[in-house]
Amino acid sequence: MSTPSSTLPGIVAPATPSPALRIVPARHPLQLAGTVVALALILFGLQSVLGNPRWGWGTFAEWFFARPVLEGLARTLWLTALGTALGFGLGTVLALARVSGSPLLAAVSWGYVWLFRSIPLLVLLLLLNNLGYLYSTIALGVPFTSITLFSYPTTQLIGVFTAAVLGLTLNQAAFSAEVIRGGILSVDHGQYEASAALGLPRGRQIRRIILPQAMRSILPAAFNDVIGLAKSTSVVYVLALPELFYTVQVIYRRNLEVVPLLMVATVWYLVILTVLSLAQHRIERRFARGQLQRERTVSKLPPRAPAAGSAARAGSRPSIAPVLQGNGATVSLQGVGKVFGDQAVLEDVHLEVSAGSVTVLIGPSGAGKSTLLRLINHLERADQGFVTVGGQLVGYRREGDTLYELPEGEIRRRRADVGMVFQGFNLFPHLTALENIVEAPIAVRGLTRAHAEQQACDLLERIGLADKAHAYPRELSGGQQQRIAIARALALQPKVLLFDEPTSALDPELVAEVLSVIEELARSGTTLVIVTHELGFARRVADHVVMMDQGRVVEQGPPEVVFDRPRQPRTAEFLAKTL
Ligand SMILES: Nc1ncnc2c1ncn2[C@@H]1O[C@H](COP(=O)(O)OP(=O)(O)OP(=O)(O)O)[C@@H](O)[C@H]1O
Repeated sequence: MSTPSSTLPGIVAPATPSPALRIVPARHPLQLAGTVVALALILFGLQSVLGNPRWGWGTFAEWFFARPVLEGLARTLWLTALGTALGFGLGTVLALARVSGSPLLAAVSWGYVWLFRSIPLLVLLLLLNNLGYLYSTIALGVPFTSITLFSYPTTQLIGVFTAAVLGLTLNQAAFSAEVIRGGILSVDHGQYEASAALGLPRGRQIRRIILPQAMRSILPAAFNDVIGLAKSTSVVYVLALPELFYTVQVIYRRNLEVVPLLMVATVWYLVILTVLSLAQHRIERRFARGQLQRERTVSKLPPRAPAAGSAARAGSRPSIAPVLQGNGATVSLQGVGKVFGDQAVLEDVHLEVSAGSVTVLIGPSGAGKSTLLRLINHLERADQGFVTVGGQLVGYRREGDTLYELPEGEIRRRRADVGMVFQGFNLFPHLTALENIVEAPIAVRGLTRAHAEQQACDLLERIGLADKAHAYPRELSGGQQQRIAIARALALQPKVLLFDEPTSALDPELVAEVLSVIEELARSGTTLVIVTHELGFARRVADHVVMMDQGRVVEQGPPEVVFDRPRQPRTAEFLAKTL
């Protein structure tokens, strides 16, 4: 019988089994010393608090649940709740005013925040409590006329409680406006563009896409503010309003047990803040969807396709092209011009794209290709000329020689016929692949969730990502994300599909998997307009190539002409440098 050491030549047989080795972790003497000191401090603290009879824990226990204290606590909670709700309500309005395009609204919002952040809360509360001295009545009427709609004595309208709520609200709104504005600004611009390009209604864009992402940066600061507010309610004692702190003051002035009663208030504040901190933790987790590390979710979809990528390569998945049902539309640009500041980005562009064709825009960086593409779905407004899709004006209604800009709802409805795939994917990071795809069909096309999900599953299978339905974007490779973005655009069955450098954010290895999906879509019947620097792909896929430079169309024609026999020296020069 052969021993393990006498096996095949060239293979080193394992020696005798190594003995089990004892592992001794490295020592951290400083950490140990710190732990000992911390423990000692905790013990000293406990002994001094529990062992010192002057803390008066008996009196503390006697008053902790006393009726006046609980009534004061209820008032504190009520003030906190009202200050939070009204303060954040007003703060949201102020934040929206600040980021709105209106200079007047932005200035008013800025002025409010400047004023109310500067005035100490104590001063504000006292001013509001003395409003009756300044204005004996509060009236509402038409300015510069004698018409009065409403008039009431100030002291009756603004009592102590109302003054406290008003003061806390006005103060809170100034701080929360900045917190909310910070949250709004923290959401990537691409998210606004992607939700607009999908034609999502404004309210849904904010509720489903923007707010959940803004909340991630709003929440920590907002909870800081709410905790600050809960403690600031103690300031209203200056109005002799019997909230928690004022109540314990009244009691200890009578029985002279100052410390035990201050501890009653302190422990109740600790309870309130602990509850708020727990709530913060739970709510933050809820809004961190798609950001947290998590166990890989196993798709609940039927295992109809093999693993991602392998299916795409093997060509065993059903083609994606039939999804589009061949309903392409023409695109026409007539004398289109676009100016940013004093820079003319597009000048007198004329372009005719026939229905179902593939048009590829090429040209050097800054030529205006992306701007042209964005004019087709009205993400940018043309300053001159106009764009039509399927013979219908984009963004405007024409009467004689005048173009009237359409209401936003109408622009959105028409936009749903023009899908767009962005360079940076712009997937919604807090939604899974499946949720990204079904969002617009449900909101814009009115599909039921079940129908939209069925359609999304079909699309996922066709792009070879059936097993990624429940993955969040950050759990996918760049190429997979871009394929999901393509599926999301396709789910609306657009008549025109715009691709803005769909592969330029991808590693070279991932480019092919995205280009193969686009190639399948070519000649599916839908009109494709593609901006790309992938000239080999352009030559393969295009019916029509448009060379742009400095905001103008330099040359256009079939690929074999533009690529092989360019008529313009600028085209030849660009191709020589690029190919
Ligand atoms: N929102 C904007 N504000 C100001 N200038 C802009 C804006 N968008 C684009 N531009 C400018 O317009 C010009 C054309 O930009 P565009 O993105 O259309 O070029 P492009 O041909 O797509 O370039 P690239 O291939 O590098 O993406 C550039 O000079 C750019 O700086």
